[in-house]
Amino acid sequence: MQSSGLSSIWDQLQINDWLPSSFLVETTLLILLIYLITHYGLLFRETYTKSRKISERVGVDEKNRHWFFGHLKHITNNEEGLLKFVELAKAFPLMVSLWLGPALTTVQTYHPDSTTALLNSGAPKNDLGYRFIRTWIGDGLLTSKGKKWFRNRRLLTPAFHYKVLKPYTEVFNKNSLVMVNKLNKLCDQPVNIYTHVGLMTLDTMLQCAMTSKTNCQHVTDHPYLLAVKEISDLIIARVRQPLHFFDWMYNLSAAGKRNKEVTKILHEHTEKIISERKAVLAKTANIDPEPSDVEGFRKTEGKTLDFLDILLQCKDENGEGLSDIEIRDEVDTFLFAGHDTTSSGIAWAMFHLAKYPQFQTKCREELKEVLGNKDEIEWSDLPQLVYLTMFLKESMRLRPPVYAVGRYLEHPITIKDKNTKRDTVIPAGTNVSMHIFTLHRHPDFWDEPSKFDPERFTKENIAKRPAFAYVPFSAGSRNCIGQNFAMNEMKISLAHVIRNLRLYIDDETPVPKMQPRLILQSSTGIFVKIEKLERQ
Ligand code: HEM
Repeated sequence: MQSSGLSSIWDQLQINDWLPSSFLVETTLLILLIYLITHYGLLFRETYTKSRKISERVGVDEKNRHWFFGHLKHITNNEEGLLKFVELAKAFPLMVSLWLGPALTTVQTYHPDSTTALLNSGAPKNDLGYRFIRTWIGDGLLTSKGKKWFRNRRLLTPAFHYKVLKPYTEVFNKNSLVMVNKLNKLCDQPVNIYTHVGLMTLDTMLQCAMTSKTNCQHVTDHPYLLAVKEISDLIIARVRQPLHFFDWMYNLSAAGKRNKEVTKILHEHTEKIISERKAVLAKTANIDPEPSDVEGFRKTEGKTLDFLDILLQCKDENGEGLSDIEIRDEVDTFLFAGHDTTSSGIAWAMFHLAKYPQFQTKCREELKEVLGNKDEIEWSDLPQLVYLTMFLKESMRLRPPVYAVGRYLEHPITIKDKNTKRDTVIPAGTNVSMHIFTLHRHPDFWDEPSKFDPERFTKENIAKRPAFAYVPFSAGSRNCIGQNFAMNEMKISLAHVIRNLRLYIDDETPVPKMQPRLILQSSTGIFVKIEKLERQ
């Protein structure tokens, strides 16, 4: 029988001679399997042994540790999960080791002694929480480390000089009044204030970072605004999907592809503003260099300095400034770090105002005394708002917008237990977190920790506590660079709300449940009811 054309070619090629024998294939696969099992087995044993040692030194809640899932079942992404940490602090007052699966641990610190050691060590951020925001904010101040962080922190410090911050009071006043006017129209019904506050703080951040002409509180479908909101949702969704921790898997997924598209919109928007501003600066440099209040920086087209002006003009000791990508990363970092945090702070404070009418009245009385009948809050009024500041601090004690921060130890740290006089060394290579939420409710430093009481923040009472017992803006060299900006913005917004509206809750108002997302939010929305006040 004559063979077909194809099979004769096949015969001629004698392809079977080229293929390895099944014996060879099976042996290779077996060797590969043995290699993988040995490699991962050894890695597992090494990680497990190290984790075991850390747990023995630091303390571990063995009763609730599953042999495979570790404590994962207990670290839930809700209010109960947060409060479990507070319970743990009763049994393990200094710190505790948590198992994230069968072999890996992380150490949680929530006592002033352990957090002081951690924050003073200068350890860089870990990869557990910060990796996913890098696609948007790149290697900005929040995520960078080592020499790069050190140089850029020095370069960016002038952006938070009081002479730069002072003119922002105008932006804070204007945007707060827009929000108050919107809320005025929503009287006597449960209102989810988080949405309204979020739009206001985003607008404020865009206007202070790059004098953007946005009007987010009314025009809510601006493509950039939508992209900022979408990227936050995408990042949170990624944190919740363990398979998406692997970059290659995430990049292949629909969410990963969308993340790329949205990031592109965000980057292009910032890059466009940067190049336009650069062009203006270059033009005015030769014609009319207009100095500003801040030495070494000049205004662009007569407007007040914004963060972008500082980023474009700052120079290190070698006369070198930031590259375009660095500027973009820093602008995006300010947006990310500066809008959701303040909206969480303001929204929870508004909830506390509604929940505790006696403190709301006290704040209102102080505002009347300090401001009289003037409409705007001025820079010089801010230090006089003593009670409002105490109220806000207490609000951020119980609902800290940033409820935890993470570090990776490149060098060992020693935690000294003053009670037992025992030193505990946490080895290099460990992931350690500071759980701010628990620190702020630690029973050794706060009487009746869950009671809301602004008097905890009188000068005398603050002096009785260790400095690191209250750190909503973290502490040490990597503390929040924007904390004065944030405090001013929050105080001005709350002052306008309190002067113009009475906030209250009744049986029909849904009770908000805390939810630890990237920032402390609420799984149910933050609802209050509003009554319009006539200002006397
Ligand atoms: C209530 C509002 C705010 C809170 C509670 C807050 C809290 C914090 C905390 C806890 C950290 C340390 C993060 C870590 O260690 O991973 C931090 C860092 C940072 N914050 Fe804020 N923040 C607020 C507002 C702002 C604002 C308005 C800006 C910018 C205008 C800002 C910019 C930054 C930056 C750039 C860092 C990184 C600093 C560095 O590592 O050198 N924050 N913030």
